[in-house]
Amino acid sequence: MEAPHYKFLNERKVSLVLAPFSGGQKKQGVEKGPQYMLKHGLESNLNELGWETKLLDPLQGLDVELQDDSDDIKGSNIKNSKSVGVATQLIHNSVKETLNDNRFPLTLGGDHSIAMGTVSAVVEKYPNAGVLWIDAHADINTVDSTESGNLHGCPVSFLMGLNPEEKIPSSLKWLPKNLKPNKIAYIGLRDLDDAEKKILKDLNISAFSMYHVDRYGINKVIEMAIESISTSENDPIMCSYDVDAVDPLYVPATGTPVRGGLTLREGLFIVERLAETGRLVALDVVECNPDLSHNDIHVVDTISAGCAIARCALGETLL
Ligand SMILES: NC(=[NH2+])NCCC[C@H](N)C(=O)O
Ligand SMILES: [Mn+2]
Ligand SMILES: [Mn+2]
Repeated sequence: MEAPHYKFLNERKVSLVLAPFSGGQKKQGVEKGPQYMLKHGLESNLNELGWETKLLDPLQGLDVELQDDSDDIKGSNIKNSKSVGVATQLIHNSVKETLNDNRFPLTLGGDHSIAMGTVSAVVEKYPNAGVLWIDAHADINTVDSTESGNLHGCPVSFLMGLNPEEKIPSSLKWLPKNLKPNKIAYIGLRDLDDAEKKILKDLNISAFSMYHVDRYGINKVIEMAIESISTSENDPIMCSYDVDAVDPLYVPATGTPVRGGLTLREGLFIVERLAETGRLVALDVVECNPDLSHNDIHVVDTISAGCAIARCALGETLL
């Protein structure tokens, strides 16, 4: 197979946008994801694949541990909205700059709240972009529906503008609500809150659960998912990849593991296929939490899966 042709890039240049942020949920350790992936050799591996790399560290100097609830809306249980708002805006700006430089943004999380920054930047740059959200969860809870109050369970509702204006914390007011319901498709779902099921149904959002993966096979599912978010044949595609989509057998060190997930091969096949289309313009890899493990093997398994997702999206297995 020939090396993939990334239609939206002149050259193979990638920026690794580090997003060591954990404020979208309550478990410490997910902020260590980017450093662990770098230590695993991700950057030099991408160089070996022919990518020129650059590191961006937009949260540098920001005290992301700071628990400041001054922006939280009274009467809602949303937690930590101040730091989520500040961090996601910085990440948004880095991704925007990367796209404007004709580079591929590979954002390393961090928890999934950071996708508010990445997805909004990609859709701003490419208004016809479609998003593939690979996850056990739909992350589409609203300020009103969230039971946990964790913003990593809510990024899609903010991106779509599903929250009433008066319920949007002031630090998140900057966020453009530019994601349309027909421009996102999910793969890997298996743990949805009732309110989320209703939103997906009401908005007719394309959602492929593990049932669909078993029923049709991953190859058919990815084709259906791409088709469902494409208004024309060559629309750009962004992939926001929560590693908990993959079964905890392969990815144990993550904050909200759910059994019965994708095999590692299915998980990698998704991004291999996206690389092959040449339409992939951005990728997030989120929710690797090296602190949530019982032994070192769990950490290595999780980090190496996260790195493999990134390498496959950037063409490794198609070379
Ligand atoms: N990015 C994630 N891992 N999200 C898990 C979300 C779990 C749950 N639905 C919540 O809203 O709290
Ligand atoms: Mn998840
Ligand atoms: Mn997620």
